This record gives sequence, structure tokens and C-alpha cells, in this order.
Amino acid sequence: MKIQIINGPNLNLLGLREPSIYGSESIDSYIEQLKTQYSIIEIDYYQSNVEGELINKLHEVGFSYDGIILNAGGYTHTSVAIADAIAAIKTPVVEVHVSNIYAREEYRHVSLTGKNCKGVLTGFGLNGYRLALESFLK
Ligand SMILES: O=C1C[C@@](O)(C(=O)O)C[C@@H](O)[C@@H]1O
Repeated sequence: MKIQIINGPNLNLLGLREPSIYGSESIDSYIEQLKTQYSIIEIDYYQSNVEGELINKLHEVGFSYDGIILNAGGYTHTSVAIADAIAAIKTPVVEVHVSNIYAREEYRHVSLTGKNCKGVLTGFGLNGYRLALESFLK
């Protein structure tokens, strides 16, 4: 089984960025733990701060991988183009947010991308990535 994790803008700074909201664990060490814990799954990790690069990655893996876990960061609330890319590909996408977007500013309550996803996990911290991974095993 091949799973692609895609993180969008500012998520390279997880661990450093607003730790009261996003926690203090770095994403790189978290991904390493996931790879160790789920060694039977091929887990690839990609991060970009650039909208078009996220779309290119969705196209690249979206016809061959078994699942995509996407945290599009702030683009979640603004990007028609990423929502269209999710609709265009074959691989199911699970959307993840580290924070609970519904408990935050009103402009974060709308996810343009979530509608085209298999499901959305929000507010479980970094554990959301593991829960999303588990959802592909069932
Ligand atoms: O960059 C992010 C991170 C986020 O996607 C999350 O993981 O909680 C929530 C978004 O509103 C925000 O812009």
C-alpha cells in the first residue's frame, strides 16, 4: 500500500509555529515515527508552500497511490484550484487539520477542499495524520 502525505503552506514550521495551537513536535520527527510504526505501508511525505506545487503533487500521485492525506493549510479556505485537483484525481483524499478549524476564526470554518475528500479530521493534533492513515487500512 502506498500513501502520500501532502502538507501545504507553513506546515514545515510545525513544532516552531504557534505551539499553543499546533503543538511543539516537529513534523519531520512525527513522520519518521509513522514510517517506523507502519513499516508495511510505503509512506511518502511532501510539503510545499506553493499552491501550484501542491496541485502538481496531487496529479503526480493521484492515479497510482492508494490514499492521500492532505493538509492544505490556509489554502483549505481559499483554493478552488486545489479543490478541483482533488475532484480530478482517482486516489481518495483524507483532509487533516492539526487544530480544530471550527473552534477558530470564522474564515477557517469553511473548507473548500473538504467537500471533495473522503473525510475530514480536524483538531486531533498531529495524531490526525495517524488516524487518517488508519482510515485507509480499514
Ligand atoms: O495553516 C493552517 C493549519 C491548519 O490546516 C491546521 O492544520 O490546523 C488550519 C488552517 O486554518 C491554517 O491556515
